[in-house]
Amino acid sequence: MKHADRSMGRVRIAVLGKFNVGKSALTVRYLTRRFIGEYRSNEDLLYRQAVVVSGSLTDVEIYDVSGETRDTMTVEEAAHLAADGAVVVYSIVDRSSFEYARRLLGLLGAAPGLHVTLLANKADLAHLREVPESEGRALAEAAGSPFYEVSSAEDSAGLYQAFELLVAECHAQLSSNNNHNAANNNNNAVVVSGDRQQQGQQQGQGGQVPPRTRKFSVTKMLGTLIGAAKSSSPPPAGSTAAPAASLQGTVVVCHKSELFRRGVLRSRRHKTSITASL
Ligand SMILES: Nc1nc2c(ncn2[C@@H]2O[C@H](COP(=O)(O)OP(=O)(O)OP(=O)(O)O)[C@@H](O)[C@H]2O)c(=O)[nH]1
Repeated sequence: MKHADRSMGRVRIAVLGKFNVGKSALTVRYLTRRFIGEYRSNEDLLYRQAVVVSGSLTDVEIYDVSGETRDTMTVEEAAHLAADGAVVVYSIVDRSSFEYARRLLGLLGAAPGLHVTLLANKADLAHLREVPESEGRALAEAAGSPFYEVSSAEDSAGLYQAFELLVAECHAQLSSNNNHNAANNNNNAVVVSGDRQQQGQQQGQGGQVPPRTRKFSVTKMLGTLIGAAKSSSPPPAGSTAAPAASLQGTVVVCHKSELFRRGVLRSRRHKTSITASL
């Protein structure tokens, strides 16, 4: 397996949507191939893990935005995410979450270079459905985004495909930006690579901002699961998914002030400065 692409930087994905739609469950399912239905977390979580993209190990950060904390980002702030990609989630049994997703897609559409995927979750609850699949598909088409109806409670191949396609697209974009910057050798490119190199060194020394892990429950449990995923079973039949993780992952609790400090939240006015923050 190639490791070269890991020097390129992290792919950053934000998972957004109304509360209770299953953002955490989806993220955990993708990273661990497991469904954890019984925990409640009202904090924003940042998952860091190496995943396989096109045969190469790539560092991925998935920012799981809690819909319940008073401290959480607003829908407007989501449009200012310095992420490479966003997964917008709604629940097929909650019409209001679909409207929330519509609003999010509208805002994210204004963010240049952001890859966005629309996920309709809780497909296993079809008997309680409030949003027809055709409506979700039409919304995604209008936004120019891929669309998948999935269930994080079940082993949906579409869920893995959705994340993998998004990560692969973001990865390709980062590679292309890096090549472009290297070719032009302009001042911004120097700043970008300098920032990245510095970031890498700081992370190698334990990180500029030490991860704040929770003393109990979700973070510790997920950290254990993500770590355990490297030895977990292969993806389910029908999934094109590679094994969830090849290296140990971490989970970090985030608060808004920390997000600004980390550069997860910032203006997207200049594409090069966004890239520099990753
Ligand atoms: N039946 C079913 N339940 C699900 C599915 N995904 C999540 N849930 C349940 O929905 C509830 C909310 O899931 P979470 O993953 O906490 O949702 P969230 O969007 O992260 O919620 P907030 O942190 O409040 O924003 C939990 O009780 C999950 O067990 C699914 O695909 N099917």
